[in-house]
Amino acid sequence: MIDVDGLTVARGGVTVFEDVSLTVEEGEFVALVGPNGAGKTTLLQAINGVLTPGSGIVRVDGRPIGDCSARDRGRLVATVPQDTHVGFDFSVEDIVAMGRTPYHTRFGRTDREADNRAVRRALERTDTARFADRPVDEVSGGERQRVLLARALAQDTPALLLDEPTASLDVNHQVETLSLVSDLAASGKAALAAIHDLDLAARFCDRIVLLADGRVLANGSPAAVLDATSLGAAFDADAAVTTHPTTGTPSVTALGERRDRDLTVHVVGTGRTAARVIARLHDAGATVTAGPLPEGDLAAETARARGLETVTAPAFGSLDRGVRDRVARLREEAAVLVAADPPRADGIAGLLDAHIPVVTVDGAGGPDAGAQRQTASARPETTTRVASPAHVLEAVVTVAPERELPADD
Ligand SMILES: Nc1ncnc2c1ncn2[C@@H]1O[C@H](COP(=O)(O)OP(=O)(O)OP(=O)(O)O)[C@@H](O)[C@H]1O
Repeated sequence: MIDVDGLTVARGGVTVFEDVSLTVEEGEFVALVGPNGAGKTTLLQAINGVLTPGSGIVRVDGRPIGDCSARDRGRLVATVPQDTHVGFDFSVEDIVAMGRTPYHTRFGRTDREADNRAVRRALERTDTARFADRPVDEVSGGERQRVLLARALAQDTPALLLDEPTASLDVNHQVETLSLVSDLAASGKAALAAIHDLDLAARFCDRIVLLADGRVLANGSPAAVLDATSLGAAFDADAAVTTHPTTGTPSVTALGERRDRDLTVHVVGTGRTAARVIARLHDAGATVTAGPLPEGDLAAETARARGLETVTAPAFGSLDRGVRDRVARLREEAAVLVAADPPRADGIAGLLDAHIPVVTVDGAGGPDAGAQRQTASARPETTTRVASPAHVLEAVVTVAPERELPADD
């Protein structure tokens, strides 16, 4: 078990993080995520004893790392470093065999057979046995990364630290490597990996620790940590979190830095057109509210993933009073109403009867004649029609009341 308690580390006279505490239990695979420079590598180096903390303590299997000899540390913690450059001309097998060094005495190897077994097994599990005889500086960056994982496995430690273990791997080996680490954890190791790919972290790790602004910002299950608000705070950028259709785990799409506009838009509609309208306006910095959207609809999922205020209602059936009141309130707070591919039979005319400009957006199948008619008859003098979500921002900015800021695209 890895136990980090109240750790503060400074580098070059600058505090990288302060009072960081976390644990990784035996059998757990935990991801350490956070923006560049948050201190993930620094934390891993403080755990394996390469860096001495200003204050706080790290224990592995109950033993304070700071008090251990280099040999004892090597029997407790194995590290796969971020920099895979190996400065000497050894074979792959020689490098992996170096993982056995903590078990050797001054007088040489004590159990040659155990060493050979550990090295062979590590080569096989990492799919590196095929090129075990090749010089390590003649294998690819991704292959070298797996060689260093093999070296860490040969070390046979209760704790395994990995710094960006998938950075140079192709998609297949990314999945293979993280599955292997997950299996190693399941067999009793405590594994902690700095990972930039949040989708992979969510898919393979039991828990995620989010490090940002010099502290642990969140620590919990992938679903609990990867929410739009925490990610926005940590990475200074908007992110949308959805459920990945194949893995069923959280999936994060970074949306970049948003520049807020003084513009509130309410969107009503369904499907892909409404989803694209919501995304386009939100990306452009508008405050977007939406509804009524059919529950489970793509537009509802897009709005939810972005943390937007949204009213949903069953796909079939009339809108109840509560829904209508909430929609009316959102519509009143908006400067512009956008009707994107609105359903014909849903009686949206009442919703469109707003005392604000209306923009209608045609769906993928072209103009929806019924909806166009309803919209036009609701507020003919203030309705603008656009043929695609790509043009919605332009239209909204053009019809928005005077406090609108100028459009930039
Ligand atoms: N050798 C060093 N000397 C002084 N400062 C350093 C050193 N290495 C890193 N730092 C600083 O410590 C801070 C944390 O760096 P660290 O590499 O731990 O972050 P990280 O979260 O691993 O970043 P990345 O995601 O880019 O790998 C940064 O501000 C960095 O500039």
